[in-house]
Amino acid sequence: MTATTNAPASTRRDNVLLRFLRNPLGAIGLAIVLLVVLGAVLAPVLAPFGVTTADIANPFADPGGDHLLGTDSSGRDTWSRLLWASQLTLASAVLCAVVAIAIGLPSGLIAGYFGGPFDGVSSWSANALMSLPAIIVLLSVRSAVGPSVWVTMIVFGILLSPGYYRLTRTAVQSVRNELYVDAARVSGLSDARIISRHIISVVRAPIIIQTALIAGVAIAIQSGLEFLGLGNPSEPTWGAMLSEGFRNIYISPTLLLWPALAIGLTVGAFVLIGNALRDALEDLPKVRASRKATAAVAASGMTAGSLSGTASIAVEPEIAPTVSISTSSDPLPGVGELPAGDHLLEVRDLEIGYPAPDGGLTKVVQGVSFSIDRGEVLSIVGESGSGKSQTAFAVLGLLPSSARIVGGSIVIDDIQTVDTAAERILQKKVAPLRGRRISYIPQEPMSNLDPNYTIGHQLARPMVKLLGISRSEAKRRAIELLERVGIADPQRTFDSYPNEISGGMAQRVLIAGAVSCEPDLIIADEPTTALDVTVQAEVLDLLRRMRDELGVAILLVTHNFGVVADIADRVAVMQRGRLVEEGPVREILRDPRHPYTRTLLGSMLTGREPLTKLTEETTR
Ligand SMILES: Nc1ncnc2c1ncn2[C@@H]1O[C@H](COP(=O)(O)OP(=O)(O)OP(=O)(O)O)[C@@H](O)[C@H]1O
Repeated sequence: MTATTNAPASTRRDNVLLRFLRNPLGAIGLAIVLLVVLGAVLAPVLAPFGVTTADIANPFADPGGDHLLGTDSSGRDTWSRLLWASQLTLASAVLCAVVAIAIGLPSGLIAGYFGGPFDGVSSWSANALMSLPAIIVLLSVRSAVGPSVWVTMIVFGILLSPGYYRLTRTAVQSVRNELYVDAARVSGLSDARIISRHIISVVRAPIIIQTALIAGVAIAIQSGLEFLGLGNPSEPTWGAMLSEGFRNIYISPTLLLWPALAIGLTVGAFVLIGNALRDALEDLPKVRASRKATAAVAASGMTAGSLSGTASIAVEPEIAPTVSISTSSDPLPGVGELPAGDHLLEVRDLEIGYPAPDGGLTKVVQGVSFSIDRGEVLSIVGESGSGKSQTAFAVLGLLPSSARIVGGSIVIDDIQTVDTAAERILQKKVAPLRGRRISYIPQEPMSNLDPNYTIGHQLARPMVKLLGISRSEAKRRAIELLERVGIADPQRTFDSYPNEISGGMAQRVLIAGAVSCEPDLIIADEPTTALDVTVQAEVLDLLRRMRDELGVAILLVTHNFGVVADIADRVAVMQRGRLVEEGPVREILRDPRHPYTRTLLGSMLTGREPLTKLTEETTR
């Protein structure tokens, strides 16, 4: 667990810029490009002669006098032409990069994020484009449409677009299943917003680096074509000047030197910038993003931590807890007494299946029924693979696309979210509830925070979007929430990036995020598993306080009876996709009826005698 809570809050962009500027090669590259851009922009002021003004009486003049860098074969001023040519050369490089990005970036984003047929078609097209020999294509285009720098650069941009496509697609694929992207979905963000907020940030740096390099390549290729005499002779470019200098190398060798220097220095400068940017970004502290679950720690026997701070969050009226749970195959007492629609969440006879390799269906959740009201904690407990998470994700509407709801219903505050005919969750119904009415606390806090944004940004954004409040109000509430969840220095944490806080703090941040939009129901999936025992106690205490103070209902998924005993009002025990026993926690702990519940309870050590005398003997 990283514990750098005392580290000063820093802005990542400033860090990248500083690292970049501290790299002497990067700074030199930037200075050269800035000088060239300045020269191009100020050409009308700096150039003493027009682009075609010729001093016919003075061809091949040596540098000096009226002509700083001499004149060419027609008596045109070399310095002036270099300045004028820089405009066209730079503009053509920009055009090439813009075309390549405009095609490669969006197609890579869509293909990487959504996959499917678009991914297949676009990948095939990218491969086809990459297989074309660029120079042959450019020469063919030139002979077809004539010598135009702009057309050449547009075509070259199209030929370079697969590079951007592949870069973007690969980067997006590597993060689209990250937990923080799932968390963004849970918080109610649309795909467009997730892409613009969380996905684009991943590809931004490689795109900038690639663009620096592509700009250099575009200048080199464009100059090369002009040098070969394939450009438009009426347009001044460095390549055309290079060609002129090469033809007259024995008469005036410096004529070749100036455009060669301009091209070489500018292309080299872009390469230096690209490399320095890459180094600056690679030096950034690595963010922990382990997706593996850590081993479960027994939560029984923990001491409750303390909470500090206050916040002014709207509180739902607390309603006396009532929960009842059953399986359809083995109905439990009380199930029939629940009138439909009276509960905050009501799950009835839920059956979830996945297509099996033999063409059949493997049911992973079977006949599960339960309900939950505001202000109560219902814990679903069971061994790994018993169907706890599948049940919870069905309520959230976040099952994989291959999942089929083969039976049953889920009603959230009178809204039916299952389309039984289509065997699917009705996303139109459940998506508006996510983040606003139902929130989610995940198992691995670090992986659920986007490493590219500060904690404050990630807390405040959903509030701005879902509650419609101003940014300053969202910031104020976020800091209050951080204080409320027991974070000692809320302002510093607000400004920190996820890698600058500890795992326990990250879980507190996620709990703050879960209650930030004033939900009715929090689904917490093993919220303490990845934390050490002391922090587990504090997090459970925090959840209990949230329930008491906000009247929010909590559906707690766990495999740990210690956690159940600590926080839940009622417990439902799941085994192999079915609920096998349910009831008030005290009753179940005191008198478990189902053998599986007894086995689970038997695995707890707290309050039991050691199995051998070893402990006693060794401590004497
Ligand atoms: N995409 C899927 N395709 C097929 N089967 C799946 C899929 N996702 C989950 N399952 C199966 O569903 C069953 C229940 O999984 P679930 O994740 O709900 O278990 P769990 O009780 O939450 O376990 P854990 O505590 O380990 O997360 C498991 O047998 C699992 O293999």
